[in-house]
Amino acid sequence: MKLKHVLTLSFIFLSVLPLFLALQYLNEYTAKQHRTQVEEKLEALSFIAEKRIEAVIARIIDSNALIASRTQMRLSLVKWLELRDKLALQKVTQIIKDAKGGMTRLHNISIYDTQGNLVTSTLNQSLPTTLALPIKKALPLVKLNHTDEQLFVASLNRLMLDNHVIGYIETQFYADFVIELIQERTGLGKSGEWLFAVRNQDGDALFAVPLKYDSQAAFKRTVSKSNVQTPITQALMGNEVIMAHAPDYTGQAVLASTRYLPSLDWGIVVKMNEAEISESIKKTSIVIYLLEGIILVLAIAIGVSISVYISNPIEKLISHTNKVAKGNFDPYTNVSGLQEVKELSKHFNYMISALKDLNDNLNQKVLERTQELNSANQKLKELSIKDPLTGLFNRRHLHDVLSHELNRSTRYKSPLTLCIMDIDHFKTVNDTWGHDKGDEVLIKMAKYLQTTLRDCDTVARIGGEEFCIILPSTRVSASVGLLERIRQDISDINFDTCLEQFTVTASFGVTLCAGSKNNIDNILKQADLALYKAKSKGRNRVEVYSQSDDNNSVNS
Ligand SMILES: Nc1nc2c(ncn2[C@@H]2O[C@H](COP(=O)(O)OP(=O)(O)OP(=O)(O)O)[C@@H](O)[C@H]2O)c(=O)[nH]1
Repeated sequence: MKLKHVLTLSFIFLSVLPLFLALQYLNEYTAKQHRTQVEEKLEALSFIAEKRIEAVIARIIDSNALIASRTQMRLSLVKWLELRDKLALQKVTQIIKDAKGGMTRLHNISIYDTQGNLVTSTLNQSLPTTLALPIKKALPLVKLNHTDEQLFVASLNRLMLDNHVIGYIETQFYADFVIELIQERTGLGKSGEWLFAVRNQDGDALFAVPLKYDSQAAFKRTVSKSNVQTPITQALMGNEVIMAHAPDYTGQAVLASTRYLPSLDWGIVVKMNEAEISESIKKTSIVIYLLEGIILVLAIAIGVSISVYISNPIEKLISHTNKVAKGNFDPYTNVSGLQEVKELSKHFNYMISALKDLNDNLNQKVLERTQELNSANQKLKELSIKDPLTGLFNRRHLHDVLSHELNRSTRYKSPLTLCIMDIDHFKTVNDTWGHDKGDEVLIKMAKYLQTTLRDCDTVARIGGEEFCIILPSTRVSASVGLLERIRQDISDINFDTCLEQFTVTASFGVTLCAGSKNNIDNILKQADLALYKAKSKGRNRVEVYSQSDDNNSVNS
């Protein structure tokens, strides 16, 4: 596995994976938080609403009590009830009208006698009107009243004089605060709604305000008390709770906060549709998923970049190492990346330079050794084929050359002659002028033969003072002519000594290398016989081999 792949995978496992899991957790946590926030908001709103209603009701009760406390009114009422004094009745009416004028949002004040018959009111109602006196319920009593257009809060209380009940007083205030409350839907989204219910004669929840999904619901629409799953029923049961996925009056699943006002026996619910909350959570989730995706892509991109940043210079170094291994000692110039890689590159270049020097030295030494070896081989070869004194070919090499020339002569059917030349009385030269002078004669003779013969001719020293000459493409007659000239030239060469000059002569035995017997030994033997003939005939002559020489040799 490559370094960059290891680094990328490590980065993903150590960084991207935990990041991914953290973001997943964040997503779940955010969804939970969002839901908790909605729950807390609903709870807070319902709590505030409860407190506001309680405060307003307390004010209404106080106002009622304030009017009821008017002594003149109570005395005039007694006077009217006992004496039917019309002036007293007018006085009562005037007092409550004055009281109404001094209070805002007050709709009507009604005074009843102890049997519940209407005595007077601030409105011009047709008399008599009776009041269903609350027998079981404690006073003061607060309840919701309504007309087709208006909603009122009515507060009923006793009128007391000298510890005796002399009648009842009922004040009716406009219930605007309730309407304002249900219309205030800030923070409740599109589906958010307030529910406000009282209990009807059967104990069922009777909605007292128009509903969002039913504008005609006020004092008409009910929810059965047996339907305990619905938030409004729970509210009237006195349970102040948060209900999740509860069915509302339309059957939709809602998140609701319930409140109960025990003094009034009212239920309040503030709710939002679960579908809207889920939608909102989903939107947040999409944003987080999007963010998650961007972060992951960025993290992977950064991981890959870092991996490449670290591994690339190392891969380039490896590639350069391969070049060095193949003998390219160029310095590594692509120095980039981390400080460590730069350091490595620097030392790598030192190493290349050292290797190059080492390699150069080695090559130089190999070259020198090869040259020495070649030169030694050349010398060996020359030693193996040449005569060390004269530099001419030796007898062994003569055999090779003669074999080659014989083949060529046979193939091309060209004449080939061979001659053995022997210096006459050479022993005398040695004896007279010394061995060194003898050597000098041999060397000079060799040089002469080399220069006078053709390049295609071969001359070899085959014995002490004996030379062999191979003359390719040369007939015997032409050879004899040539050898006569050589014989003459040799006899003309002067050799100097400290005392005098001397000359030498040579005898030549010639033979044609042809016929069925033309193997090397025979040819040499024939030339030898011819030479012998020349020596026998007085030396300093050229003699050609003839078959009769064989007989002479046998006889001698
Ligand atoms: N200086 C010198 N003398 C050599 C060398 N090789 C052989 N000789 C001598 O050559 C002489 C040959 O003598 P012989 O074989 O008697 O022949 P020759 O004296 O030339 O007499 P013929 O050949 O009959 O004319 C000997 O004295 C050898 O010692 C050599 O390399 N250097």
